[in-house]
Amino acid sequence: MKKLLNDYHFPEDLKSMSERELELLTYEIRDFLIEKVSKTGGHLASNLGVVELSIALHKVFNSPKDKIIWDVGHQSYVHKILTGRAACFDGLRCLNGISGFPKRDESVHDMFDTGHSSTSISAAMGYATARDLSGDDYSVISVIGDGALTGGMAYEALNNAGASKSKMIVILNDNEMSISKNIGGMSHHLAKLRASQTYLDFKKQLKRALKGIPGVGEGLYNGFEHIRDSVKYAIVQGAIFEELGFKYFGPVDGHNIHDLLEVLSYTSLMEEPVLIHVITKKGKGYRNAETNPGKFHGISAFDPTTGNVLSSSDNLSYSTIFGNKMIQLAHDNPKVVAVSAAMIEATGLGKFAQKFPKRIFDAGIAEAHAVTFAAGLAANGYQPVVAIYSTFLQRAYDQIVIDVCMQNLPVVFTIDRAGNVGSDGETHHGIFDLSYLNHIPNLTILAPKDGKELAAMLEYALSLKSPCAIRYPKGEAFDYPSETGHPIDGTCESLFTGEDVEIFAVGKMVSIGLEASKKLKSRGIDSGLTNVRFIKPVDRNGIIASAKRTGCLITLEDNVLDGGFGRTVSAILQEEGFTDVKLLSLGWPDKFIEQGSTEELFELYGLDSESIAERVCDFLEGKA
Ligand SMILES: Cc1ncc(C[n+]2csc(CCOP(=O)(O)OP(=O)(O)O)c2C)c(N)n1
Ligand SMILES: CC(=O)[C@@H](O)[C@H](O)COP(=O)(O)O
Ligand SMILES: [Mg+2]
Repeated sequence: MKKLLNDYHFPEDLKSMSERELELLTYEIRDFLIEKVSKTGGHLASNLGVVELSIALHKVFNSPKDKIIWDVGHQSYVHKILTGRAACFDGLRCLNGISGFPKRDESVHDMFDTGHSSTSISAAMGYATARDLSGDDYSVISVIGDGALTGGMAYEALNNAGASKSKMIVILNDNEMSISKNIGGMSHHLAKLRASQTYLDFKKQLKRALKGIPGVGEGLYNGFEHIRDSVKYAIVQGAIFEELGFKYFGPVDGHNIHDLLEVLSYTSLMEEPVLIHVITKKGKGYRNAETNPGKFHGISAFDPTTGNVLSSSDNLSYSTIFGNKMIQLAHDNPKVVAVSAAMIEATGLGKFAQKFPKRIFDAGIAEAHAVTFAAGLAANGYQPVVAIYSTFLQRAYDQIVIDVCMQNLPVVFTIDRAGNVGSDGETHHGIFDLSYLNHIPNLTILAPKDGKELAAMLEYALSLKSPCAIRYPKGEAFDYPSETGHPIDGTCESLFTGEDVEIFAVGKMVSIGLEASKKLKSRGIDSGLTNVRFIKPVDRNGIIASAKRTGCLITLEDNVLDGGFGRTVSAILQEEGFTDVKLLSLGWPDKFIEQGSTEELFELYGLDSESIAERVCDFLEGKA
């Protein structure tokens, strides 16, 4: 590590550092970020963009007394470096290492756990209200990106906080980017604000002009803040934030430490809601990231010189297979359209967007709206496919229930990143979807064992006249070693039978179950393997037949056990009076699962093939 990062104690020592030293620090921090993230992977571009802003925040405010709340939190690395965690960066996003997101358990400087977008203004308002109720006095600051500002919660909070008149600062970090280019009416509004004369330039000009008037200039300048209100519309042309009750300051150059310090120092004294519009460049200071901020938004380990990702594979991911199949289906059926919530590329719809620009709809970071928007499309004759990560679809539970399923509309949900996602950790694991969908009437829920089956299931889902969800995991698609040729017809798929036990595996767990079955064989246990396929409606007859044949069922799912497939099987056995059939259900326990590589986590929780084989043996021996 270099000098400033080594020799200073942050955040305390920032207070005595000169602006020149702070500027030198920005270079060290950028080098540090590139070096560390190139090894562990992580959210690089967003962090490179907030180096000056994070330094200025910690220089002006006194964390943890003053509360800084990061929206999404993927841009909190610099904050972590400046709050005593630089030495922990080798373990960033690793098992037992520091998180890539703010964690209250990790540091007193992390005020609110995040990972899901658009919550920071609500949380900040809660902090500010609690402060006021307790009669305390400190600042509460929310830092929210222009992408996160496309999320509905942010508007609900602005509406509420602006009217509350409570002292708080919202910093809008506008880099014109979500993961991809930002979209929507608000982003157009921000573009207009960006094009307006900057607040600080304006202030400097005003100062110069007024001081030039002999005798009255100084006094007039001192009264500047009083006239700010009367001239603000000339500067910002009706910034929507002012209408909602926030004092708007901006646009401010987010890479100019001097300007940032000035605007933060001034607004820290204000006793009302303030919004500071800061302009930054995503990827700032690292050419590879500046020119391709989407790639460096969230990247795995890479070569810092070339920017090339270190481990790449020729095998297709589930997302790519989904995107390719969508292109084929859209060619054949003009009613097929795609809906995304700010994740077109990541969900595999990039090529589809190029081929069918009029049939792809990016709702912004607005999962609830995306789902009801799709319901409207379906009610009016279209066949929308809504591609959203499992964890983010949690945002749209009520919309799935009332707007889609209650009306029995043919919306297809393609649920990417279902199950264990690895290093993004507890906010991002998609381990709840089977539980939050299983009980919804009219909904069909499918999980493919491999990439080919995902494509076939998508075709099947679009042939239905009712809602359907297909869940599949992050990463490279599995390819089942033999052709099974079993049609997708509402039944589960027996892959091979065994005398002693029958393993019912959901989705990704088929590949792990296959390995476990081989390991069981070497321990003298003959197991069959069934690909569940239909989680709902479940193939009751298939389960009963296996129960009768073997008298022992094992269920495997990459979902929490509560409300999952294993519980469905348990209910069926009970309802059918199979009290002597043995059932072992394996899945995630009733807790939030930490970060780590996907393999490490499967192993840690006994869900890798070796552990499964061992647990089945113990179960058969009556040990578990
Ligand atoms: C509810 C939810 N949906 C989607 C995401 C995925 N996501 C993470 S960061 C991001 C873009 C955020 O853009 P912005 O707030 O402008 O931050 P920037 O990366 O530009 O600094 C998205 C879509 C998320 N974290 N939460
Ligand atoms: C911060 C965030 O929510 C996303 O950037 C997420 O980390 C993306 O995950 P994938 O890498 O699985 O697309
Ligand atoms: Mg942005």
